[in-house]
Amino acid sequence: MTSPLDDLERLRASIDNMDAILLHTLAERFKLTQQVGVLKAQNDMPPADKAREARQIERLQSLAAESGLDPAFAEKFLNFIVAEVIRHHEKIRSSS
Ligand SMILES: O=C(O)C(=O)C[C@]1(C(=O)O)C=C[C@@H](O)C=C1
Repeated sequence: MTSPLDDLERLRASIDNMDAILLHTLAERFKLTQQVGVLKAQNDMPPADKAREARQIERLQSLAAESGLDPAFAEKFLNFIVAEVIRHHEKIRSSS
């Protein structure tokens, strides 16, 4: 029989793996948005696109509901990431 501490360790090891997946996935997403930032700066396009964000939020909220996640969390999560992306876009724009 495993002890509660063994169970905790096993669960934490899996959580650490998931955190690594999330971080690597985010790093790949930022590589793509970096390219979008360059494209936007080169073509004098605004860093933010609120219409695109609204479509993304709607899509993620529906995916969240299907997956048993809180749609409000999905919206907060996307807004958090997009805010960082827009910061990157603005930095690229001001340095080019
Ligand atoms: O799709 C774009 O236009 C982007 O700049 C990427 C992105 C995103 O991170 O998904 C970021 C900022 C925009 O407001 C919308 C979406």
